[in-house]
Amino acid sequence: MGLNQHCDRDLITILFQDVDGLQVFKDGHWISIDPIEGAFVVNFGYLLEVISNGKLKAVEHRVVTNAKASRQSLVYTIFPEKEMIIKPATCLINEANPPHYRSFKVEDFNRHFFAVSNNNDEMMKFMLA
Ligand SMILES: O=C(O)CCC(=O)C(=O)O
Ligand SMILES: [Fe+2]
Repeated sequence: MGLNQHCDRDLITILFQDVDGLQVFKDGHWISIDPIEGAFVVNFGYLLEVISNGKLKAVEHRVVTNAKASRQSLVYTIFPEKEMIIKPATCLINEANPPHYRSFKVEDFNRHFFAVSNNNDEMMKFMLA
């Protein structure tokens, strides 16, 4: 099964794949992330991008189908509670490093994510200060 390009809605995604298909978008190109035996792929989601004030970026990724072999992936996602407030970590903010992202409640972020069907430009507009 394929998956359209998106960034994850969470803090961190840990995934295991048995067959290639996962691709990330970097510098204008799709790059294949081939499975490595015994290894997990760790993806940063939008919420970690905000907390790290942009030091960690949510990467756009997709899954392309493969006509030769069936593929299975196991995805573990780390989400904060919906009542939590997400904002750039205070320890990362000072005069030289102003906040690039605003503060918001997880449930409002989730509502927006589904309202815009996870459109990356719309999500950035929602999160940026
Ligand atoms: O199956 C995969 O490798 C990726 C799945 C994924 O991107 C997701 O669940 O958000
Ligand atoms: Fe994903």
